[in-house]
Amino acid sequence: MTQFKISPSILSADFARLGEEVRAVDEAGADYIHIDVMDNHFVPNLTIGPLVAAAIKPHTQKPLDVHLMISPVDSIIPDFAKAGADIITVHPEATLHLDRTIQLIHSLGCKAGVSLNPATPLNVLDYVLENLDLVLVMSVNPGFGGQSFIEYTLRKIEAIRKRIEATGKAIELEVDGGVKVDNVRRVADAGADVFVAGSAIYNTPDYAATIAAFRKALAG
Ligand SMILES: O=C(CO)[C@@H](O)[C@H](O)COP(=O)(O)O
Ligand SMILES: [Fe+2]
Repeated sequence: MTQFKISPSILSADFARLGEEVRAVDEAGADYIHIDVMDNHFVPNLTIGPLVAAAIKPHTQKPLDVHLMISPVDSIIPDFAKAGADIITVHPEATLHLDRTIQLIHSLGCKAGVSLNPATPLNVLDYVLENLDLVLVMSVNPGFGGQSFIEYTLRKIEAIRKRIEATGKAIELEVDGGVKVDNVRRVADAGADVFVAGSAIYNTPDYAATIAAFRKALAG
């Protein structure tokens, strides 16, 4: 039976109370803490850097799932590893040498992920998939929380699930953007096993009840 994981995105948290907001989703049953790092270059928004990731780290025992939307990306990766990132995910468009970037992440003792934008073709995974710990499918265009799920990404999730099965390796398939209680079952049916949810969790009054609703939808 698939072990589903919920990774609340702190992008929709109250940044003035970030430590408290991280503890709250941890205690509410989060499996990972998803940290969206944006540079106003690769994506049209600007969020947080390694100093803030390091400040978050003592507030949770859950793995920090760091999604880097930064270009170029390599030079900042060691700072996120030092800050306590457990999983570091990059976009292939943000590095000239994807294999080198994956090797760099592993050399720092972190798990490595590659994220595909909605329109990014699957062939970037052809030679690197078996070296990855995680594939992150963007189901919105990256840059903002609270956008609507792009339906055609379900086909992409299905195709990547098949490729992962063919490797025989335990590579996680994470989906990020517009994931809600009322669509998470379809995303899981397409083959995802890790679900990022920002606004769907942080914009509700009771995080534990919302995460429980996600798990109920996944169990049904
Ligand atoms: O990486 C991103 C956006 O670029 C995401 O992690 C969002 O933060 C998800 O937010 P919701 O769509 O769940 O509100
Ligand atoms: Fe993200």
